[in-house]
Amino acid sequence: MLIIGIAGGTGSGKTTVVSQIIEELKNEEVAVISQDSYYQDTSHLSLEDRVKINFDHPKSIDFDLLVSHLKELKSGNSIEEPVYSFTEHNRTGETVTIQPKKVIIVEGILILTHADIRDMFDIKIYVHADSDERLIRRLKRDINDRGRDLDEVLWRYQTTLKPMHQQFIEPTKEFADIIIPTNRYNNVAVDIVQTIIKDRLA
Ligand SMILES: Nc1ncnc2c1ncn2[C@@H]1O[C@H](COP(=O)(O)OP(=O)(O)O)[C@@H](O)[C@H]1O
Ligand SMILES: Nc1ccn([C@@H]2O[C@H](COP(=O)(O)O)[C@@H](O)[C@H]2O)c(=O)n1
Repeated sequence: MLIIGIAGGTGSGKTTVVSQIIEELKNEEVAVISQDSYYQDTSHLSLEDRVKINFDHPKSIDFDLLVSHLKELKSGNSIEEPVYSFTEHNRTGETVTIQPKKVIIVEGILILTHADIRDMFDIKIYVHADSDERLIRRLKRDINDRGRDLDEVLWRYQTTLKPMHQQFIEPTKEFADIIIPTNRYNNVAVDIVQTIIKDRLA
């Protein structure tokens, strides 16, 4: 099994890069796990309180569950990945069954901050886009897809997202084996990663 970690700031294009990478892989060969599915269960809080959570701090992630799920997959067992709602700011209670595959891709802003998880990755990738580009993308995506408005995105950006990016996310670039610049669509980098995967699987 090849486990690949793809980190980078919000809006850097992690999900997009993952979709491009797996285009050439068969469904039975690859599974993708999103760190977003592993936000802590906050059912004990009201929606009003959940909105105020700092979702860009490592403490917001249930890393214990993510580590145990990666270990299960490595041992050849399936897992139940939680489903997360960005409108409820909580897990939905539903899960998706993930089977162990030849290639497991884990993507998320904070995945390289955790030493045990870093050690489980065979390849570590950091996707980099400039902060203004990421903010523009985040504004469009959160308003169109995640039920937010301009004020919410800018408030979160100023209060938590930007400082947490600088403190926790950007420094993990140093752990990366490959850094992909994504201010533009980067087909060359995607081709290189696909070639590395095919090479390792051969
Ligand atoms: N290289 C790119 N150029 C322009 N827009 C992009 C690029 N990569 C991603 N996007 C767009 O930016 C938004 C965020 O991308 P996404 O892949 O979801 O980022 P992340 O998973 O890092 O938060 C999406 O709407 C996506 O279509
Ligand atoms: N309830 C939540 C949970 C997370 N976020 C934001 O999501 C970002 C991480 O996801 P990406 O797909 O952009 O990598 C992170 O920056 C959190 O601020 C949220 O807004 N609401």
